[in-house]
Amino acid sequence: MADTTGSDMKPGSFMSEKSAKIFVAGHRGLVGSAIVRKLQESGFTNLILRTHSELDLTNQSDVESFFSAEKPAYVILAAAKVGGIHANNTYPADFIAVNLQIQTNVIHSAYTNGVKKLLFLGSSCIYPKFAPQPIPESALLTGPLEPTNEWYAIAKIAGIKMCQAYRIQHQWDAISGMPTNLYGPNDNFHPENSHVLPALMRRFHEAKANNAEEVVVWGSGSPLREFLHVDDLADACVFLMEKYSGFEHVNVGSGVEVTIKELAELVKEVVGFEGKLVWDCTKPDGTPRKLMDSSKLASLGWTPKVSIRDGLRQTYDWYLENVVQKKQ
Ligand SMILES: NC(=O)C1=CN([C@@H]2O[C@H](COP(=O)(O)OP(=O)(O)OC[C@H]3O[C@@H](n4cnc5c(N)ncnc54)[C@H](OP(=O)(O)O)[C@@H]3O)[C@@H](O)[C@H]2O)C=CC1
Ligand SMILES: C[C@H]1O[C@H](OP(=O)(O)OP(=O)(O)OC[C@H]2O[C@@H](n3cnc4c(=O)[nH]c(N)nc43)[C@H](O)[C@@H]2O)[C@@H](O)[C@@H](O)C1=O
Repeated sequence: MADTTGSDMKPGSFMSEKSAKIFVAGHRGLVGSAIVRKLQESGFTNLILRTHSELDLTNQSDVESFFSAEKPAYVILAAAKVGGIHANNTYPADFIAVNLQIQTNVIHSAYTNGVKKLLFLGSSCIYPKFAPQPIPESALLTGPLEPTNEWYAIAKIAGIKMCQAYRIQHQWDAISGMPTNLYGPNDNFHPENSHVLPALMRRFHEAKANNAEEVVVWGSGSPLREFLHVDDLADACVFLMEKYSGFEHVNVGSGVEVTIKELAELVKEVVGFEGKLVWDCTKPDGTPRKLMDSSKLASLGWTPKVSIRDGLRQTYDWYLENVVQKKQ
């Protein structure tokens, strides 16, 4: 009979299966590439990787054929339609439809093709706009969402619920991690569609290179955001694959929050821009604060390592080497 309690399972032995086939979906993105680095450093030798053009995860029959041919043992789902506040606000249909398609295809095909365990990644935007701070996992579905990203959030909430439903009905080990705002190598540095940290890094860099006097920053500067380096997130993902087989999603944060004004000052300092900041208050602030309560993950034994200052310096070095120098 189906387990209708959704109770926790015993974690398996992920770390001891170094030659198991692992499909990392979205392996060229910010998160997927960090997960690949972490798995390779940890000695995993059989990673299955497909670019978007090799396998479009929104195509149900292609995803089904891929899983039935490859039969991976584990799946980490880091492929999604992702963007900052402007992209989410401008392309709501893409954010809800593409994400629902990718996650539905991958989760269902993984289950039907005998995958042992799947990790789904959501985001801190799943929580209500005015959730208690720091936000515990139990705040899910307790209030209205932030309007600038509710379409993406609804897709991510559906992903969590799909993992839980397959766990209840099929006793299948699908777990969900909810990362806070991330940054690091292979981030998206698009001027409008990216997240705040890479957007500001690029804008300050270009302003410095062009001897500009000022840089425009969106909103009021007062919203608070919690940032986690993507190497810490990748470490947490591998940790969850090894140690966690619970029903509830797990928050993954750094516990450290800064205002957007403080972030802008920090990025300005790291980049070495000496002009002034101008605030464009016609742009949305989004949710006022979203600090996650990551005590559940801490109680399992995981803590982040990278400070925001070190992470920013490392990311700027990466940007100079991999984006700026490659353009020259
Ligand atoms: N970045 C952040 O701050 C946060 C991210 N997350 C979550 O982490 C996960 C990864 O995000 P992130 O790495 O930042 O995103 P990126 O945009 O950097 O990477 C997404 C990856 O998914 C791939 N992809 C997108 N659409 C398709 C498709 N139809 N078929 C196949 N591959 C596809 C992309 O390939 P291509 O580029 O070729 O299209 C890319 O490799 C997402 O689930 C996101 O919600 C959660 C919290 C914060
Ligand atoms: C990870 C998370 O990311 C998104 O939510 P967000 O945290 O609001 O994202 P953001 O990084 O784009 O903005 C953070 C703050 O920063 C301000 N801001 C200033 N200047 C720029 C700027 O130049 N670009 C951007 N993007 N923001 C700027 C901006 O106005 C806002 O107040 C969701 O899409 C959601 O889906 C999600 O999961």
